[in-house]
Amino acid sequence: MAELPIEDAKQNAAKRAVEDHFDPSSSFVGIGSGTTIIYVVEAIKEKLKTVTNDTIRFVPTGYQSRQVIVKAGLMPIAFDELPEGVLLDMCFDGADEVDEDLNCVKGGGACLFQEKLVAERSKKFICVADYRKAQTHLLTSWPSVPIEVAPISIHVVLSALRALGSSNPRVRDGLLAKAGPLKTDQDFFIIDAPFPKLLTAAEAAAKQSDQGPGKGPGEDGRWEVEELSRRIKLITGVLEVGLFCGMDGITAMEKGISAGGQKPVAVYFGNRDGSVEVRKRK
Ligand SMILES: O=C[C@H](O)[C@H](O)[C@H](O)COP(=O)(O)O
Repeated sequence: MAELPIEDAKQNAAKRAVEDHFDPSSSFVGIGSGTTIIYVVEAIKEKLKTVTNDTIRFVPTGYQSRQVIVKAGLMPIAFDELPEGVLLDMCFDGADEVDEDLNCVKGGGACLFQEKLVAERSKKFICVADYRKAQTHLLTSWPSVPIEVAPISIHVVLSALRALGSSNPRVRDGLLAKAGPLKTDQDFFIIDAPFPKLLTAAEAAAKQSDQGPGKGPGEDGRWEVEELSRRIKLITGVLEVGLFCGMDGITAMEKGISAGGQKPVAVYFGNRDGSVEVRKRK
């Protein structure tokens, strides 16, 4: 059977995700960044042809995301204009890699800080991707953790990352747009920090009971996702880490925490054969 072009796989995943999760009676919907999210917005637009709701406001996660919302004729609202205490009904976003626990690597397109703000303030985060992103462990195919960093601090952050076991962390270049490092929407830099394939929480717990206490990476240099995220976030100069882990929005609400879910509740992967695989929170 002929393989589907990757863009078709993304589009199929986006259509299914919107069909299953977009509620036209929503008040606030978060829109992530990247190439896959364009298909999500197309699918939302299509769905809104049959239902009139002029009151939905779409919350962007950066410049590109806002452009996508505006070009589709949808109404944007800036994150910091949201009324205090109000949660987003849902947000849709892409990912660079997703593990079996629905932890994600994000930031391949240099957006992660605003994406995390939006995910944490959403009742549920729906992730849309293609088959290349589906792995059992993070850093299987995607090689490094994207980290947003204050420009003045890059040297101290680079050495702190080496001390955590990152083999060759590097400041991301701005490709063709301009010479020098790429700048994020916050005017910060991105460091890409390679680490050995990460462990899931269950694997790390099993390993610790074999080896005794200790939350470090062990001799093989493999960190558990959440622990690595926490350790990187503690480095002075780091604005945010491109690991979306810990709780999902529904678990956070079940625990009475009104925000703080970084993980998706469901991930839609478009496959080569036209099918869509859905991984849901356990
Ligand atoms: O920095 C970019 C974002 O985290 C994207 O959501 C992620 O890189 C996935 O992008 P794409 O849909 O283009 O693969």
